[in-house]
Amino acid sequence: MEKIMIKGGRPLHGRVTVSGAKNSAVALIPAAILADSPTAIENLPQIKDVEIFADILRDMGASVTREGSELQIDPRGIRGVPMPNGKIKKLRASYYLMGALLSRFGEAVVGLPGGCNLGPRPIDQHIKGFEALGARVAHKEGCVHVSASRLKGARIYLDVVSVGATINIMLAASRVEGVTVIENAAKEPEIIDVATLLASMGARINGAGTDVIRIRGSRSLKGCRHSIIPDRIEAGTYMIAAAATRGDVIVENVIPWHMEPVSAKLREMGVEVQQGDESLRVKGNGNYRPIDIKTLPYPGFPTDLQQPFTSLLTGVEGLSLVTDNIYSSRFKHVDELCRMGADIRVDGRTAVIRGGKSLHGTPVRATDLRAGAALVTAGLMAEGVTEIFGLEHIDRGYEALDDKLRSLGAEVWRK
Ligand SMILES: CC(=O)N[C@H]1[C@@H](OP(=O)(O)OP(=O)(O)OC[C@H]2O[C@@H](n3ccc(=O)[nH]c3=O)[C@H](O)[C@@H]2O)O[C@H](CO)[C@@H](O)[C@@H]1O
Ligand SMILES: C=C(OP(=O)(O)O)C(=O)O
Repeated sequence: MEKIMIKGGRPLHGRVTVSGAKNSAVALIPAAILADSPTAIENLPQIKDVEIFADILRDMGASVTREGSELQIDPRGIRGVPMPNGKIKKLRASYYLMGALLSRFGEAVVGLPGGCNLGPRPIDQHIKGFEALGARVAHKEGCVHVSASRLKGARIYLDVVSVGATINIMLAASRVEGVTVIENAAKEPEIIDVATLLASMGARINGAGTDVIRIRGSRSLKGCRHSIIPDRIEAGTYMIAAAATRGDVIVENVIPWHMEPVSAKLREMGVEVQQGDESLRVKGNGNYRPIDIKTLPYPGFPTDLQQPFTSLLTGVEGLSLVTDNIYSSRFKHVDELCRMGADIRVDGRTAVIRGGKSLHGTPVRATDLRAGAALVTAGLMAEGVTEIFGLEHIDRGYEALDDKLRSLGAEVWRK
């Protein structure tokens, strides 16, 4: 079984370039189904979730070709076939096929999605949105069946701020004539990215990035060319790793404003973060203060980064608290960190970290994508060699993680 090996204890130094955002890419690929002509997506990350999604579209009859970091999707051969299981179970974002196929073919049969196991990941708000647009929704044998003879614009208030539901409703509404209004929408940068693509295709979308989004759809959407925004979670992972190893790293190809929740917390604990136009320089030192983190929808601190941040805080003398308000069970990395010598107790939604203990290299297993990022961060901090299993999770979402870390001076290799 392949594993990542890290000989820790070396400060990271140098420059690293961030790839396109995973959480945009996995929504933009199904969005290409909505157009009547080909779409080109640039700055695509080379990660497993993207490969699987491209294959899903091929299985449905689309022509999908990749050249470097550009993906060409010609959706003209797509058939609205049922997808009860198989590849769609390998990623959470396959639920975007519900909105895209409903909009394009008036029906969709999609098995309940996979992705990281972070505790319950309900889709009731997606379904509430489809129903408001006029669709019938039924659950049969682990699949969601969505169908409509005619969709119409509607006003939809989301009971919880959900990135997935906001995007899925935008996809479903983009070919619907009339106005759809999503209230209490999520405001993540990836939502603006999807709205930008849909607008380039011909939908009229106002308010993406605020909590009220208005969509005036169009029966005929045209393919377009779109460049994906930088991955703020990948960028944050390198910022955290730089601070954790007391290194000095320039993280390039970022939108610094997207990183503000992370930069603010790093500065609060005593890390120097310098802002460039499209880069951030993170300079670590030996004088950090413990801090508390609470994850919240954007622009709050992202749930996806609380796991690697927890590893960083194990190296900070004193008591830090990390509370995940988005996912109740996103703490599966904690047992593994404790095996490496950390002192962390999970109390409900909060990890209580008594920092300052030194970590030592141990065989550990990543149980989900960002647990993997947490263990890699811990491996970089630890004395000795850390062996990380469960690479299939890490490869879902990080392009060339080991190559990028090696270019920063880390001793990392696959075995
Ligand atoms: C708001 C938030 O931080 N979203 C994060 C979440 O998005 P992801 O799209 O996975 O999750 P959502 O934003 O949809 O869900 C946010 C919260 O709403 C709940 N929920 C969601 C949909 C629904 O129909 N019903 C419902 O109750 C979820 O259980 C969760 O507690 O994880 C992604 C991957 O880790 C991150 O990139 C997103 O930034
Ligand atoms: C949990 C994540 O991914 P997914 O929602 O695709 O499982 C993530 O990106 O951190």
